[in-house]
Amino acid sequence: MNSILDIEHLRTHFKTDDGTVRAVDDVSFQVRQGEIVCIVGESGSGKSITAMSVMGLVEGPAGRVVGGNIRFDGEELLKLSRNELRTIRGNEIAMIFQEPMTSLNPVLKIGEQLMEPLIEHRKLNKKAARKRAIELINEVGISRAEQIADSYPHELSGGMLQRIMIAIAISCGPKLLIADEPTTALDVTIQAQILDMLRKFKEESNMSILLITHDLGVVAEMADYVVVMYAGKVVEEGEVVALFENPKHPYTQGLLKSKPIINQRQEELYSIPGQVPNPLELVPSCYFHERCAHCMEICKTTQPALKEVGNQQKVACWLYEEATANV
Ligand SMILES: Nc1ncnc2c1ncn2[C@@H]1O[C@H](COP(=O)(O)OP(=O)(O)OP(=O)(O)O)[C@@H](O)[C@H]1O
Repeated sequence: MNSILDIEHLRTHFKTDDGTVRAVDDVSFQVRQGEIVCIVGESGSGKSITAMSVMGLVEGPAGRVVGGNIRFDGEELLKLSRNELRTIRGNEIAMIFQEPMTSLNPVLKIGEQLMEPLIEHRKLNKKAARKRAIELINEVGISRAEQIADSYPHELSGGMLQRIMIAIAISCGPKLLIADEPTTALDVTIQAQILDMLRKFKEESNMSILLITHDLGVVAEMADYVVVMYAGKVVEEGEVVALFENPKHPYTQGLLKSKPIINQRQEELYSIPGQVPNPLELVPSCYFHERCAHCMEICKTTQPALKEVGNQQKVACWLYEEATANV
């Protein structure tokens, strides 16, 4: 499978009054054509900033991509001008966010917002764009499409707004859809419908999806490949089945342990002890060491590199150093 997105050694930092936050710190992974890659990790692990870096939406001047490469369909995105990037954004790469209201314009009718990218990127005239906008509203499972096109965002429910966001995102037939916690704010039934819809569009068009979530249920449901992030770094990655069946990193093991299991009533749900370290106080070490039951001396002083442990699974953990030496 061809890779559509190739992130290599990406580093995105924020300068704050208290120091530099290394939000994304030497992150590499790929998204192949037609594949769903999930980035999973606790709040603050750098998932959103990774996505924002791809979209060229990191808020400067405090935030900046300070190193690495982001190749999309063979083209280096970090070298593009703002205008060149704008042509790709919303067209070849589309993004949806957790809160659709933050991306929609409250004073523009839904139909007009759907027409915008069609006019800008697909060069449709107004009449054709309106016709396509109505079709798109139907395609995302909303009835009374004409009426909805003439509504304002505040007249629609959260689930409907997210469907509209998806309609806008897929309107120009993107090769890559980045979805940042797209269902977190929705109730479970709507969540399942939205995820099903994303999968259906992916299958119909062979687009790739980079899905950001902290919900392992969503990962199990959607992912082909999983990237686990912790404190700005990838700590483990692999095919979804291998990773769920045989998680290597103690952090991934903890995440999986904290997921409720159907038919198994647990007295108390497990939660990983401790907290994500303060991003301003990171010292060379495994950033997970203070929360890790297997912590060794080396973990406190030296950062483990991400290494292949077989079966296309990679892990950054000193527990596997001997194992990796033999791979
Ligand atoms: N504008 C900013 N200024 C300073 N630090 C920032 C800024 N935006 C993000 N960060 C920091 O970057 C790190 C990564 O944030 P990011 O939003 O990518 O995490 P996340 O994994 O997506 O979390 P969440 O699930 O809560 O969205 C965090 O430590 C965060 O505090």
